[in-house]
Amino acid sequence: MQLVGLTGGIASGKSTVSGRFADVHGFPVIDADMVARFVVEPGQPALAEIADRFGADMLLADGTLDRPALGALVFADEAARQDLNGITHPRIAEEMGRRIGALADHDGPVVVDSPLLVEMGHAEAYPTIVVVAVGPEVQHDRLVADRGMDPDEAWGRINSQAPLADKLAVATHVIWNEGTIAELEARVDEVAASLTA
Ligand SMILES: CC(C)(COP(=O)(O)OP(=O)(O)OC[C@H]1O[C@@H](n2cnc3c(N)ncnc32)[C@H](O)[C@@H]1O)[C@@H](O)C(=O)NCCC(=O)NCCS
Ligand SMILES: Nc1ncnc2c1ncn2[C@@H]1O[C@H](COP(=O)(O)OP(=O)(O)OP(=O)(O)O)[C@@H](O)[C@H]1O
Repeated sequence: MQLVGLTGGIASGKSTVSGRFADVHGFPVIDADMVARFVVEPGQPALAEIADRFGADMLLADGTLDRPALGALVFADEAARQDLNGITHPRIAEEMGRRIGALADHDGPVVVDSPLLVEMGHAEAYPTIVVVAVGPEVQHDRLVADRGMDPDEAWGRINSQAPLADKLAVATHVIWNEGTIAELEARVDEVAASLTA
């Protein structure tokens, strides 16, 4: 297995890149956002801890997490976000480790799509790190124009993450994504070719 970390800020284009790594190049992808959803499913200990810390009104009537409500809270309150990270990150890291371990015998690149790879202190574990890079104005435009996010909440999310420079500092490959989707796809194919060379 050749372990490849894929990171970048919110709305930088990571999912678009990992989708192409998987669909066009056949690389297995482990998605930290999906693992983050798994560890807060009903019945998981993290969900009960979230209800204890943030209140039972963070749960919907069917017992699942009210993600918009918790997001509105934690991206406007740094102490609350740190508390949420303290509840979820150890469990996310453990489950990611399990999923990576299950692919240990895979021949070729295995992509770990992790928005907070640098923030979680995991960069050293990755011999190869692909950073999808866009400036904050482009992130904000995509969050507000494409996803309809409230402009203040969009800045809250962007500013809760490490600056792009910190991610570029650990990158072995950089994919700039301020151009068109076609340009992005061509660059992903170049990086994929270099990973398998
Ligand atoms: C706060 C929550 C409920 C908001 O859910 P929502 O569905 O609105 O967003 P989603 O999970 O799809 O995340 C979207 C993006 O937000 C960013 N983000 C999410 N959590 C965090 C965080 N704790 N700190 C900084 N950025 C974050 C990431 O770029 C992520 O790709 C959710 O993000 C969450 O449980 N976060 C804590 C776990 C975590 O850190 N996940 C992300 C990396 S593993
Ligand atoms: N080059 C581009 N031009 C225009 N829109 C783009 C481009 N690249 C990505 N997008 C759009 O920007 C949004 C964010 O892309 P994507 O979901 O791939 O990012 P992400 O980094 O995975 O986001 P998140 O951190 O929220 O999971 C999507 O709506 C996507 O279609």
